[in-house]
Amino acid sequence: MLAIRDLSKTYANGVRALREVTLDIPHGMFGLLGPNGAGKSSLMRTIATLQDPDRGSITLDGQDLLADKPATRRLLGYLPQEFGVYPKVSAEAMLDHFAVLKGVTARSERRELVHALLRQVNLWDVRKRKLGTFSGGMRQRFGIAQALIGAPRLVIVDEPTAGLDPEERNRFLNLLAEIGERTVVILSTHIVEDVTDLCPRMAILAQGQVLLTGEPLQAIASLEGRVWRRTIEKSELDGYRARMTILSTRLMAGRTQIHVLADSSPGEGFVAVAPDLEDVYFGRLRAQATARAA
Ligand SMILES: Nc1ncnc2c1ncn2[C@@H]1O[C@H](COP(=O)(O)OP(=O)(O)OP(=O)(O)O)[C@@H](O)[C@H]1O
Repeated sequence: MLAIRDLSKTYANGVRALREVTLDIPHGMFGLLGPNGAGKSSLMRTIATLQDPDRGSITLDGQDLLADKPATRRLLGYLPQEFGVYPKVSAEAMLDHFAVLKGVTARSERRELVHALLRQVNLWDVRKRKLGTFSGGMRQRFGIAQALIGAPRLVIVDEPTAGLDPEERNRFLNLLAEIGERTVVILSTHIVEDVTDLCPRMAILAQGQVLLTGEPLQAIASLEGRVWRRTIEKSELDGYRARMTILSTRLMAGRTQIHVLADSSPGEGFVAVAPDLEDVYFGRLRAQATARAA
């Protein structure tokens, strides 16, 4: 298990990116959900030992990850948010190069490893193609292949599904789920559905703080009977906002559908709906924003 304790980081410009973050992350897929600027990448980079926290500790099955960075990097696979590749190099050649960098020096062992990884991420047929010709989804699957070199015990993927079409996203998430059967996988994302579809455990991070951690299904169950839906005109929205706790708004055929949090029906025209993770997420973000404004 990955144990993060009281991790804090303030950048030189005064931004407090992480505020005493404490999380227990067991084997399997763990979703780290938060809006832009929440601190997800700061946390991922800190776990990947690419930047130091001001305070706090990170251990994996008791091993201090911050103490010996080269050792940590050997047990870790990382797919960063911005993953650059050489566009003119083939997938196979680039993966081979990454394997050399990770210390797989024996040629035949490396060949076997590269071939196995290309098959695992379903890029075998396109292994000779230049990376510059790859679609977004193919590039991300290539990114996972490089992250898996060295059979990491911990895999970190930072916002991997942004910009993927539904089919590519599905394929990518299935691949992650497979990997999650063997290791700790942390999926950082601002897409709620990624977590709903994939992660038995999760945390919500906003403004550097953990707002919630646990099982998505349990968090959803805690809102049972308290989420109400109504379709309104856009012009009415401000009035509703002033009177009710609006969790989310969504355009539906040109009109606005709102989800409201209330212990009993908030009024005429509202119907009770089964809560989902988006309701949990927006509810928590809203509660934090309200607490901060008070
Ligand atoms: N190197 C840095 N120096 C100063 N401020 C930074 C630095 N990196 C990030 N920040 C700030 O820290 C906060 C958290 O950023 P971070 O990138 O960790 O968030 P995020 O949740 O990953 O968001 P995004 O999805 O937009 O990347 C933001 O306010 C960001 O502007």
